[in-house]
Amino acid sequence: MNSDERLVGADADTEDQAVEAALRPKELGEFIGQHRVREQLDLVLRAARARGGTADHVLLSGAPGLGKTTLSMIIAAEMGAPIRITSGPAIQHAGDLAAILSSLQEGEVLFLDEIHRMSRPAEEMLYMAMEDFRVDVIVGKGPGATAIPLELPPFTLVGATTRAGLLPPPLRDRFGFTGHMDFYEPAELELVVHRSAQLLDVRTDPEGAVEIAGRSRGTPRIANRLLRRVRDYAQVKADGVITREIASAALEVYEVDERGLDRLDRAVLRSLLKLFGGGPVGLSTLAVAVGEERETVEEVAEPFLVREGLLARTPRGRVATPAAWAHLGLTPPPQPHPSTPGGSGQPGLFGA
Ligand SMILES: Nc1ncnc2c1ncn2[C@@H]1O[C@H](COP(=O)(O)OP(=O)(O)OP(=O)(O)O)[C@@H](O)[C@H]1O
Repeated sequence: MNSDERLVGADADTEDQAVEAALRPKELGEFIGQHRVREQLDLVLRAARARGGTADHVLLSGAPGLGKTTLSMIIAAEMGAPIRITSGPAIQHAGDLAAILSSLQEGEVLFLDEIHRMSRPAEEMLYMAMEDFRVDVIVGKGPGATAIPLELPPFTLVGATTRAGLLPPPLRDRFGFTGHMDFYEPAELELVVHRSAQLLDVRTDPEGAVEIAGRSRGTPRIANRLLRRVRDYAQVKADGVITREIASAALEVYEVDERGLDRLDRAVLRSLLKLFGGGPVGLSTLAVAVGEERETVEEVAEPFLVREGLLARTPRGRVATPAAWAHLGLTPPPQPHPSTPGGSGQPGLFGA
């Protein structure tokens, strides 16, 4: 299973791609949450407009589905500029990048998603383009190769990455502004749900939005996806209005629980608790018990469980926290007393 197949996966699936354009906020004032980034970006853009120039290059970091693409489109809209969208994996050769850069118009926004996945030669070409608005196009090979300088019009690069730490410092330093996007608070996701419901022409009562927001794992993309599934349920099983009961019943059908865990997340936790007494247990053993690949458990299920404080990765293996026992309604085994054989004398995850 990969994260795209999950209702609570943060990457865009085909259906998301088809409907997201309609749900994207178009201006900064419409963008919900991320107050700090929004405020700072507002200043950057206003100043650039007042100077009549091009905005500084912007780096946006944060998990998938938090609104980096949306913000890049807003930057272009606020600057009255066109936008070109590409991604790191699509630029494997410096020539690919040269072709894009040389066709940019003055002031255009170039959105480079997954910028950390660009090839090294392309990255080096980007340094010069960002700093001097110039690239050297190499013609020919070997000793006869020559570099032909090519002037570029001023443009704004908006780079997006899920892993700002992976960017080489020379690249990071060339951005005039870096904004880190955090996961959204439930109250912010409620606003996302209400806004999207209005655009999709779905009636949602406040409690229905609370129910969807609480299961959306801090991510607007997931909130929008759950809203669409709940809408289907409301239309087929009720009068189309999303109430708390309808949202809760619909998400039960889709096996997304009240904290946003899905079947895989719960299978990992249940195995850890029921078969291994809460751990510690090695990742491979846990994966076999769940019947999934090691990578699936590690990359698909664990990050959210760790973020939610339900599971800890320790040098001795995976360990469930007290919150995990509580979430599945199970009772943890008694902790060995520090003075009994086998007791470590160290306070564990259950405290001293
Ligand atoms: N602040 C927000 N307010 C309202 N809707 C939002 C907000 N942020 C994101 N969304 C919605 O969430 C969806 C996903 O956003 P977006 O594509 O911008 O995320 P992303 O961070 O670029 O994801 P990826 O890293 O996968 O490309 C869009 O449909 C967008 O409308």
